[in-house]
Amino acid sequence: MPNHGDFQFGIYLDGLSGTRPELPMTYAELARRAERVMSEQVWSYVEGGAGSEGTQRGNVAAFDRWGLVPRMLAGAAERDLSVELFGARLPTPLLLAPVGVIGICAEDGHGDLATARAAAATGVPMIASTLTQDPMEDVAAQLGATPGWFQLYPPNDRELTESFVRRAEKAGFSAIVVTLDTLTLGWRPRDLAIASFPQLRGLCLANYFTDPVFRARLAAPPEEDPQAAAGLWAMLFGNQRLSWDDLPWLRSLTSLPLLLKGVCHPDDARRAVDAGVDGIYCSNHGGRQADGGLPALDCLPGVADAVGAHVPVIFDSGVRSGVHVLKALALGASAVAVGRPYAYGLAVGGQAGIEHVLRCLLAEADLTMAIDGYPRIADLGRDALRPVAR
Ligand SMILES: Cc1cc2nc3c(=O)[nH]c(=O)nc-3n(C[C@H](O)[C@H](O)[C@H](O)COP(=O)(O)O)c2cc1C
Ligand SMILES: O=C(O)C(=O)c1ccccc1
Repeated sequence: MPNHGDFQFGIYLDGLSGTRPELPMTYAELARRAERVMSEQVWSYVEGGAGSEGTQRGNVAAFDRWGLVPRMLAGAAERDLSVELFGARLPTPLLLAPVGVIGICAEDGHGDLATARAAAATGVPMIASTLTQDPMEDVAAQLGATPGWFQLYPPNDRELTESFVRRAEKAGFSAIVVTLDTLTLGWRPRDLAIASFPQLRGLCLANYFTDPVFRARLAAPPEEDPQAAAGLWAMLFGNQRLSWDDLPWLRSLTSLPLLLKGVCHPDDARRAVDAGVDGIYCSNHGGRQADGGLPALDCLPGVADAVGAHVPVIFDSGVRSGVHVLKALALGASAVAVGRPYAYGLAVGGQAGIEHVLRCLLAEADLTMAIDGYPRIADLGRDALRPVAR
């Protein structure tokens, strides 16, 4: 099997005949190109964060405070980037984070399907958002042999929540991720300045509009009165009263692995595991929800230590490179999810753009493992990192 890093040699060889890669090779260039092709509203929504966007910048900057320690002659000629999660061996430690507007990041409005196809092509699992342009059943149908997880925003309506979980199970998703950091929408000055919130225009609400429980709550079907349907969505979305007391009920809804997303405090992680949750997803939502927060990376070691090695910890927020992936793994993540990078890959190059972003992340991670002498993910422990002196 070729190593992921071998991808670079093809690019250099093409260069001998004057061909350069069409797709960007850096995150900065990817974002620049995405801004050019996306509408003002979608760009603002995807790129923007909460408040001053300090948490968002801090998420990325936090990675630079750690340095990998290279080891020589460590037998890293072949690297194994696979990880095991909930009994399944995954080819890489990457996941596609749930991105609620991924559908409209694609030119044709079917970005959820393109993402699922990229997952099918790469073996990188997709975590499908509750907020998709195409219903979850259609998304799942594109995943091929690659696992898909369903991300649940539990509406403040138990019957509807139950219907979503039932549908996700039936569609073939193999885990449920309940997001807890977005029980109400954060303060997002960019979107406020242009008075734009895509879901209120009826976008990305396919799971609601196709749901029998949701439809039963409407006087007219969404096809006839989309405004009223979007209004009902807004009424049902916020769920600030959700509490630890609801966790046994959430747990009872499925026998699939259940993960809680947005957990950053060790006590919350422990409490979740004590309540029967199978995995913790450490994230601050890419800095989109609360400004003034700790970088998510700084929360990761505490969360990982609190739950122990037998409970998978997924990490996201600020991952922009293959090296970032390795640092998160070394700080205790079992697997690492990417958000904005693949949304921009999709905007710039469709399904192939997502695959390109994943290929670049994996190539850099793989080559760094080769050069620094860490042949397997399991070799990347805390002692692979040192704090950078300031
Ligand atoms: C445009 C956008 C939409 C998102 N929608 C969801 C969502 O529907 N559900 C969810 O749990 N997280 C959502 N997230 C958060 C991501 O899952 C992830 O936590 C975040 O993007 C990680 O930060 P990063 O983009 O800086 O890598 C969204 C993120 C973005 C950028
Ligand atoms: O924008 C988001 O990050 C997100 O996940 C979301 C989805 C619906 C309502 C509010 C926020």
